[in-house]
Amino acid sequence: MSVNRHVHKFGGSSLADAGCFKRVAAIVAKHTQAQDLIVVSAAGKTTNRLINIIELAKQADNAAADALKGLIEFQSKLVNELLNEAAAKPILAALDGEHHQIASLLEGELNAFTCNEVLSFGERWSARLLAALLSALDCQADWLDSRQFFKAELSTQPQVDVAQSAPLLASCLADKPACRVVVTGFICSDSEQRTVTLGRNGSDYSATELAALADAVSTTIWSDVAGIYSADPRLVKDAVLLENLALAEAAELSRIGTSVLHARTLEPLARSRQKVNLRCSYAPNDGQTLIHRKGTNSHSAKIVTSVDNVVLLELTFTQDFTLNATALLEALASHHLAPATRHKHSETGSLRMAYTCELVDEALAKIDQLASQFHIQKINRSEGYSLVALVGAGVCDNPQQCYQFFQHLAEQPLEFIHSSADKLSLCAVVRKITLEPLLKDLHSHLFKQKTKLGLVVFGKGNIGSQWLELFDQQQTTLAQQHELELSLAGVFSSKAGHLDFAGLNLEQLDNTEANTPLIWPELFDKLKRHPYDELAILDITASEALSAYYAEFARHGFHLITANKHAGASEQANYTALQQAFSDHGAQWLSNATVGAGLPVQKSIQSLRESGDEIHAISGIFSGTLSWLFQQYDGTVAFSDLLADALNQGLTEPDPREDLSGKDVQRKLLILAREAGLELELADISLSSLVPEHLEALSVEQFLDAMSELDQSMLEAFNDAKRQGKVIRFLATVNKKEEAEVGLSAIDALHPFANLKPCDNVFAIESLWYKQNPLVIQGPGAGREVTAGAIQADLVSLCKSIK
Ligand SMILES: NC(=O)C1=CN([C@@H]2O[C@H](COP(=O)(O)OP(=O)(O)OC[C@H]3O[C@@H](n4cnc5c(N)ncnc54)[C@H](OP(=O)(O)O)[C@@H]3O)[C@@H](O)[C@H]2O)C=CC1
Ligand SMILES: N[C@@H](CC=O)C(=O)O
Repeated sequence: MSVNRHVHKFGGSSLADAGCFKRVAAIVAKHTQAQDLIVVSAAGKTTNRLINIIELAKQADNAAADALKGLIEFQSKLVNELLNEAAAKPILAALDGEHHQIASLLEGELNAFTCNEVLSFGERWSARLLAALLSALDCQADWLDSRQFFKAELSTQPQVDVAQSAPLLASCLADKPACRVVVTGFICSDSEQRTVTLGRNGSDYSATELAALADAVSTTIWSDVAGIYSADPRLVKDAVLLENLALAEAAELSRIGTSVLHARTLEPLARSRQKVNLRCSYAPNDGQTLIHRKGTNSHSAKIVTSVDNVVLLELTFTQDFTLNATALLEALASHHLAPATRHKHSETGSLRMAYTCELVDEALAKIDQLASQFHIQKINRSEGYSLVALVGAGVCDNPQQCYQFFQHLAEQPLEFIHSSADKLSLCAVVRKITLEPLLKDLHSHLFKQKTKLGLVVFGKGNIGSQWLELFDQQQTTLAQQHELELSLAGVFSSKAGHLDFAGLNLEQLDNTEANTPLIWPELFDKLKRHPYDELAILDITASEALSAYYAEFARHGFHLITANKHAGASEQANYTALQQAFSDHGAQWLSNATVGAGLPVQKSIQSLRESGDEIHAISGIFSGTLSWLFQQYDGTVAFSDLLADALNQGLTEPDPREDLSGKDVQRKLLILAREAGLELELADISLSSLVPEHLEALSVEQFLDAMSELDQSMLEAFNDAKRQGKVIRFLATVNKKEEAEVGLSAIDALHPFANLKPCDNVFAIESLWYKQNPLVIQGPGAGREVTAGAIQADLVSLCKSIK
């Protein structure tokens, strides 16, 4: 029966000290199961220390013994820090024996095999110690010396012999059926059982090779970074972790010489079923990059990258330039020595090839060998170049990205640009420069991240539900127009609501139970953990209690869009402090819907004042409800019947006495007066209410039952005015002397305020510039559609300003 094994690999930096070993053991315990294979490198700098010891021994330097003693002490300390006395004892005894063993190896002939044998202790110590630590933590583990099954012959880049190694591995694993197996990375043996190392980046390669041999489902390479980013995050702070990368793209990154993954590591993927995950052992929850073997439909770069210290080899040929240059490139590729990028210049008959400094000597040696076969006349080597590349399937077919790349590179000391044959990369070679600004600039032009804006709505009544529908229709267009990611994150009524940072839609709101109680200040703890770049609160309630939290919204940097008039009409000191708080925290407070619904009243006053005008007076009819009532009331239909109509149309406040009492108009007048630069309090605006005192004390429901009690007084007021050839209208007025009043007036039947459409508001603005003939703004001043539209207009203006 086939086993769904996984391979996990931990590099030396993940095992640098006892704390790191414990972290790795915790990861293994959490992320692996019995029969999984754990590949380890030598702890911390152990391999470098062993190399140093070998060098000292080669020079017969006595310091070799001390260096070895120091290394054994480091390993013993790890054992003592990680294991209890009983578990440590056999390992310390073995270390003691190995100390002598290495010393005698160093005293003997130091050839490639004995040196490799000395080096192999690094991985063996790590594997043995991690297995013991895991077992001590009740996570049964054994360890395995990979020289028992990995077979490879000594060469510059030894390759594992799959045919020989596979059966050997199978029999090794058959001995360890029920535990995790910690396997040494980097080392293998030849046909004579001598130690061979797998060379540069050999541990990652041994992990993917082991996964291929064991038919594992995945290999996870744990290191000190979470995976592959859209750019080097040390240079480009906006770089983002890529969750997925196609194998071809990862291989291209390796091929051009970036240090992310070595090309050899990826080779076994092509002949096995495994996927490769890259994760960070220091922060396992910080995400990962999955390298998969599926093709990709992308037509754009995913990564902007660079390689420093590039060497250029320039070759000229004695004959058949095109033919020989092409054949040479093919020959180099077959020896894994293809250049990172190259440029064929037919006119001069020269081939320029860019190599990383790690590969150039090997490549040069091979070119020397092939020189006569391909009629190479001259090889010129020059140093001091860098390579800048865009990598991603289809990048070469993306005209915008290609254009951006060429534009940016044109300003640099450019040698050449080449697009890879498989369209996976666009590479430029430049004379050595400080790459950071170029990379940042390229990254921000190519991968500008969309700003994420989350919205949390309070109030889904009459206006709120209308706005939710409007938002539902316009969300996609709005996000596209402003290049934003726009999410509806929360919708609350007075007691509870839905909160989901993954985003909500109307269907969820209608068909699922509220998941979050509305309890302040606890809700702040949730809201302040939002994942967006910006969060906007939409207050579509009439709640004074909610408006008391505006300062906190500002303090958290939340933007505010409000239809609620309470804060705008609160005490001057509070109003000023709020404005200051929003401005101090870079947040916006938008309240277009509070006066005149969608009419651009506040905006016009702001614009006049910003342009240098001075507001002298504002007057008019500011209540849609009262406009609706008095434009139509002629004494034939009861006043209370018309009021019921206004209520049904969503014109009135939740409590219609707010309209009838003039309080709602009083608030609007105060909001406008402040917009005009006046400092007033509500109490400074004289008010004559239409609601008799005895009806004020009732609940909303009781008032609705009793509202016919208004009919008689309204009829009298209407008839009184009629007798004088006048009509009754509910007016508001304020002037720069800060005289302000709202109330019912009898005005001439021909007065412009007397002849509006029912529900229309009218605002007459007198100013320095509009002295004799006021600026008049007129139109529907209440109602679901226009008010939802006013809120949406504020949202659009917010989107414009933050994108
Ligand atoms: N009607 C119009 O034409 C205009 C209205 N406006 C303003 O729009 C606002 C909303 O009016 P409207 O939709 O008619 O009112 P509704 O009474 O129809 O809806 C109010 C909503 O707010 C919720 N709510 C009440 N208190 C709180 C609270 N403390 N926290 C969270 N949610 C709360 C209510 O929840 P629950 O159902 O649980 O009570 C309800 O969902 C008002 O401020 C009004 O002045 C502005 C311009 C024009
Ligand atoms: N009830 C208000 C609604 C708008 O603010 C009105 O009638 O004007």
